[in-house]
Amino acid sequence: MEEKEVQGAPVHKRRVRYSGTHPKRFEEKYKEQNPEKYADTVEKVIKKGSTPAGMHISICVNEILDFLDIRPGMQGLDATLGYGGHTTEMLKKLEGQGHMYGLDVDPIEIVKTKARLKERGFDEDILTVKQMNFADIDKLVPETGLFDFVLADLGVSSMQIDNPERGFTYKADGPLDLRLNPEKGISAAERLKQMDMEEIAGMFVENSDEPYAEEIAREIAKRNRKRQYIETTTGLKEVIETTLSFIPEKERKEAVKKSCQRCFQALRIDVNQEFEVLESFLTKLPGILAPGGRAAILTFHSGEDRLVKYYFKEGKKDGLYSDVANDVIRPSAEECQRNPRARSTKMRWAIREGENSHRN
Ligand SMILES: C[S@@+](CC[C@H](N)C(=O)[O-])C[C@H]1O[C@@H](n2cnc3c(N)ncnc32)[C@H](O)[C@@H]1O
Repeated sequence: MEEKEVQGAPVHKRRVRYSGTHPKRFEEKYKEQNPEKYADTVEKVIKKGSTPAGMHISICVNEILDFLDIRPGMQGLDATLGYGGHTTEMLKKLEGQGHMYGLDVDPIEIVKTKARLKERGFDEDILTVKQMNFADIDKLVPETGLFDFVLADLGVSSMQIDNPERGFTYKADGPLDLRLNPEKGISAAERLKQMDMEEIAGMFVENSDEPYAEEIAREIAKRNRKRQYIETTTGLKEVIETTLSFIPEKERKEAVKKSCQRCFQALRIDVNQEFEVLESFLTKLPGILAPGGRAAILTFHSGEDRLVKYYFKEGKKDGLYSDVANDVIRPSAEECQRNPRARSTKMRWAIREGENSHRN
């Protein structure tokens, strides 16, 4: 039934309809976005190996908890709060004694996560949530003191990827933004306008080893010259499709998909300066850990893992860490089946030199 406008009254905006059992668009998945209200729907989606819209499934939870060995009374830091899944599990280990700090650069999701955790009973007494880049962790210590355990689960959350407004995916139309903090810096669309062909190609190669970097960069630069700027996610996908049209048809779809994944990742790394902030974090990490303090880091591509491996190894050589992971820890096959987003995860750990007062 059509709703009539009553003079003077605000026009009632209808909620987007849930289109059957398999809604495709993010906005239509309102059942998944309300996990408390529609627990059945959420469980069904997880069982199918998907991540419900507006939610993030935490990776390697048991491996992280096993390693961090959290005891009541400890002070901990989750440098990448996200949905708050890991934080929730770590807080449970504190059994109400001690404190955790949760950081995230994302001003949009952090508000929702803070409210969600408060609803679960984790208020300011036990958890402090701060919008902050983990590159600045040293600034936290004068206020907080040192940490007995630290977790960093790098990259983006499913909520960020799934929201077309954030521009993280080529699978849905949206502005080509890709900033973790859209209030700072410039969007990926702006970055593409700024760079010349060589810079764009270099960015695709250095950040994601894109094999068609030159060809794609040439097409972007050509459009820039004609002022046909790439403003949207599907706009960039179309450029990649056009560039790769020389690939035989039966291989093209897969090639376009892979190049889209790599180019979006490269742009995300670029606009968020992900390598630079990770290096800053890794340099400062020993200085924020208490004696015997433990740190675990989850990475999602080889560039990140190389950095973590290097800084942990050097830290051990310099006597800052008493021990570091020799090999990466991977999520189990069962976890990868349950959550395909876990497939590329690698975990590394380090233990700060000295005795931890809570573990004696
Ligand atoms: C994979 S998610 C974390 C998910 C979380 N562990 C959970 O269980 O819900 C990564 C999060 O880190 C945040 N992030 C990425 N880089 C950051 C940085 N330099 N400083 C602070 N937060 C960052 C992202 O905004 C995102 O929310």
